[in-house]
Amino acid sequence: MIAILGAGKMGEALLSGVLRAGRRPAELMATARREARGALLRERYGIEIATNVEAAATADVLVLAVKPQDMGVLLDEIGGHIPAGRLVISMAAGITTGFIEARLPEGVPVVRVMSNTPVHVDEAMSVISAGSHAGEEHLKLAEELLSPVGKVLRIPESLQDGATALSGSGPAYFYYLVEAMVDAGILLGMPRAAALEMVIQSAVGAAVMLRDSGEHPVLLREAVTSPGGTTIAAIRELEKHGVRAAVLEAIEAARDRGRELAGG
Ligand SMILES: NC(=O)C1=CN([C@@H]2O[C@H](COP(=O)(O)OP(=O)(O)OC[C@H]3O[C@@H](n4cnc5c(N)ncnc54)[C@H](O)[C@@H]3O)[C@@H](O)[C@H]2O)C=CC1
Ligand SMILES: O=C(O)[C@@H]1CCC=N1
Repeated sequence: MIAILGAGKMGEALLSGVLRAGRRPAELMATARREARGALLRERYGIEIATNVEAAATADVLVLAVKPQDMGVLLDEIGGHIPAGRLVISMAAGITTGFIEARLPEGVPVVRVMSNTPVHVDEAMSVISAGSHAGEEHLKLAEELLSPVGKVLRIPESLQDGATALSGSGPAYFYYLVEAMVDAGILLGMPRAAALEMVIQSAVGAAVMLRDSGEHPVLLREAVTSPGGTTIAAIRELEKHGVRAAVLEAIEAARDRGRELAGG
């Protein structure tokens, strides 16, 4: 039995992905803070809705999907109710396995995951790290759970705040760039719908080439950048405005914010 504690946006996305991948509703349960939310999940997916304590006592795998600031309260609630041999998987940004282990009975294996919203379309990037009591079998269980909804990569926990900044928040940066490019289309007199279609298809095409060609991004960009042409005129402006440095600093700021969340 897999229980998703705090089935909000990410928890529900994982839940529906796992069901799409062929698990039966009887293998899943979820908890929700609001009764109406629980009722909706029960109706939508046919799964059992339980209290946090019931889920902790029953499930083999507990997926903690609450916001980082709600994690302490949740762990205090379930800490005394987790039988030996259960696996705890945390999806929360910034929360370390050490923070979780300190609030659970000695020896409970914990795996930390940073996923991202493309979990909705089975294209998530999930990055996992083992806590001090989690071994190969626990990482394998986490991979089994997450691989139906996208790629899974193992990294040392010291890089998790960086992964949160890079791939956890990553989709937001691409959406931001899409918004800006659509605005550019408007500036050039395009109808909004046409600009949106052009930018989205360019993004999809670029993403598929990046993923499937095996070519380095620099080579792919150079193939678009003709001598004396249009692309280099745009690149000069991006360089003039320090866009590369802005990206480096933005992602570093996200990493630092993740560290603050862990402390606060
Ligand atoms: N939204 C995103 O892009 C990403 C979010 N995350 C992480 O995933 C986690 C969940 O984020 P979202 O799904 O966006 O948040 P959310 O707010 O949609 O979901 C959290 C849910 O937990 C419920 N909850 C809070 N305390 C509870 C308790 N004690 N018992 C039962 N339910 C409780 C809330 O009512 C809410 O429905 C966060 O820790 C976040 O850091 C990770 C990667 C990406
Ligand atoms: O912004 C946040 O805190 C969450 C974590 C990763 C993506 N969104």
